[in-house]
Amino acid sequence: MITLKNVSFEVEGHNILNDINMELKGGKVYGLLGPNGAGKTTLFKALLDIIEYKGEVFKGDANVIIGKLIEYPSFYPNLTCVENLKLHASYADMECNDSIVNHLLEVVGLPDAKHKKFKELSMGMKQRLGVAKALMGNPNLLLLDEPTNGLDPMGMKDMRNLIEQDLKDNQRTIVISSHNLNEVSLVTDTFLFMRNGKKILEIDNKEDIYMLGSVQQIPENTIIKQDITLLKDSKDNLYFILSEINFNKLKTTNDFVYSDVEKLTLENLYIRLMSTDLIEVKSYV
Ligand SMILES: Nc1ncnc2c1ncn2[C@@H]1O[C@H](COP(=O)(O)OP(=O)(O)OP(=O)(O)O)[C@@H](O)[C@H]1O
Repeated sequence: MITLKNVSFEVEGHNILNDINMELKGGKVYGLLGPNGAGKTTLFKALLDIIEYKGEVFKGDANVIIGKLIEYPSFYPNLTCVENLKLHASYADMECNDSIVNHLLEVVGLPDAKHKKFKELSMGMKQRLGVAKALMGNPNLLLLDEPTNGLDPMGMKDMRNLIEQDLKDNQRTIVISSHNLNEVSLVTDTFLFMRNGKKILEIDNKEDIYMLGSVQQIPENTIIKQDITLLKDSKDNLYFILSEINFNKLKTTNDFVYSDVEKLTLENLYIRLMSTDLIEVKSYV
């Protein structure tokens, strides 16, 4: 649906985005993970075309409509939910009428808060209204920047249900940036890890446990190779990441020579990636 090729963004000689390559596929949910300042919000801004990046963003379909919830949703405190959404639609030159607004408020679970002023909403309700705003115009790509920010566990669950429900009903591509690994892992198909403006790893969210080890020799078999994600450090030492199931399948393969295998949870994998210089390599050596 959208392909990024060598996307970079620099401010005063500082690389905020550094040569990002990725493909966002239709109907998939991506979890964008990385520490404060990694460049997640800036990547969203590149997708929204609101910063002057270098490189290219190709839209597979000319009709890609992007909805966004970036940083804290901004609304007028003294206007009601309905008034705020209608005003946003008029600013954004979108079609809007009572039935569209009522439907959106229904979708995000705010039908009873229609006429409440924004300032009277709880944090969770404000985030939901932010999602309603993002859904205006029926986007096929939805960018959610920390949608569970400031929410209590019930609020997080409600937001997750909303994302899941919206997904079931509509085949949207969704990119969610979050610091809450467990929460985001419940809805994500693919994780995109970022560090210092770089995309350092893209991996499917299939398993709870990841096996990380040092590689001395990679199997020749190309089908087997496809299952193995390879990383390298700045000294060109090679490492693998495999799901536990795939590791158990491959561990006795003759030409797979490895050492120092560790079992990592998503949280431990994240900590390892963020505290080292490991980066995914696309080509096999
Ligand atoms: N226009 C800009 N001018 C200068 N610095 C910028 C600009 N935009 C972003 N930055 C810097 O780029 C880095 C990445 O910021 P960004 O907001 O994208 O990170 P993030 O991964 O979303 O962080 P967080 O998790 O805290 O939201 C930060 O160091 C930020 O200060």
